[in-house]
Amino acid sequence: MKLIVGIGGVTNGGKTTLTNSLLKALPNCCVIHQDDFFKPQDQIAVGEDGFKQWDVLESLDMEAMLGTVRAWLSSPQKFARAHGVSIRPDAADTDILILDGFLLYSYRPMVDLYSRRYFLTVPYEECKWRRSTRNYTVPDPPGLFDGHVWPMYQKYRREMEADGVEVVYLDGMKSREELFHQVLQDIQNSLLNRSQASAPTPAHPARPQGPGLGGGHRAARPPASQPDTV
Ligand SMILES: Nc1ncnc2c1ncn2[C@@H]1O[C@H](COP(=O)(O)OP(=O)(O)O)[C@@H](O)[C@H]1O
Ligand SMILES: O=C(O)c1ccc[n+]([C@@H]2O[C@H](COP(=O)([O-])O)[C@@H](O)[C@H]2O)c1
Ligand SMILES: [Mg+2]
Repeated sequence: MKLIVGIGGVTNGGKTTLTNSLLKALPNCCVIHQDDFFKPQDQIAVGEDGFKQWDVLESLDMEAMLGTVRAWLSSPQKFARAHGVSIRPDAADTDILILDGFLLYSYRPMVDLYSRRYFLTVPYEECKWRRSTRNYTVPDPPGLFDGHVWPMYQKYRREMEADGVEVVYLDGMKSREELFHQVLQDIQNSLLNRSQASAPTPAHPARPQGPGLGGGHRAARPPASQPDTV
C-alpha cells in the first residue's frame, strides 16, 4: 500500500524537524522537500512592496515537484533505492512518501494525492522569532516577515480553508517529541486501518476505501491520479 503524507503549514512551524524524525521511524519512507523546488533567484518576481515574492506558489516549480511525486508513485521501491532508502523486508508491501513544505495544499493538481494532510501552526510572535534565527540561502531583508511572509501565509491558509481542503492541524508549540509521537501514532493507525480494510475474508470481501483518509477534499472532482492507498 502507498501512503502520501503531507507535513505542511507555516514557515518555521517545525515541518522539516518533524519530517526528519518520521523518516527515521517509518519503514520504506521517502521524502520530497518543497524548498528544493524554488525557482532561481532571477525568476522570482519583485512585488509593488519591493520584496522578492518568495512566498507565492509561482516562485516554486510545482510541475517539477509533481513530476517527482509521480516518479515515486510509478515505482516507490525503485525511487527509494535511488535515494538511499533501504527496503525493510518486514514491511515490503508498505511504501510511504512524506512531502514537506509551506505551500503543499495550494497547488490544485496535488491536493487530492495526499492520504493525510498535516498542517503545523504557531502564533505570529513565535513564528517571527523563530524566523529571525534562521539562515536561508537567501537571507530575509528587513521587514520581509511582516511585509510579505506572514501576509502570504494568512492568504494561502484562508484560501485553503475556503476551498474545504481537509487538514489535520498540529500545534507547533508542542515539544518536538510530543509532535513526533502524535503524528507517528496517527500514521501507524492509518496503516493498520488500511491493511485491515483491504484484507479480504471469505464472509466480507474487501470494501472500497471510505472517506476517512483518502481524498478528503470537498469538491467532488476526480483526482488526477490517486495512489492505490487502500
Ligand atoms: N516543536 C518545536 N518546538 C520548538 N522549536 C522547534 C520545534 N520544532 C522545530 N523547532 C525549531 O524551529 C525552527 C524551525 O524548524 P523547522 O523544522 O526548520 O521548521 P519549518 O521546516 O517548518 O520551517 C528550528 O530552529 C527548529 O529547531
Ligand atoms: O530555500 C530557499 O532557497 C529560500 C529562498 C528564499 C526564501 N526561502 C523561504 O523559505 C520558506 C519556506 O521554508 P520553511 O522551511 O521555512 O517552511 C519561505 O517562507 C521562503 O521565504 C527559502
Ligand atoms: Mg523546512
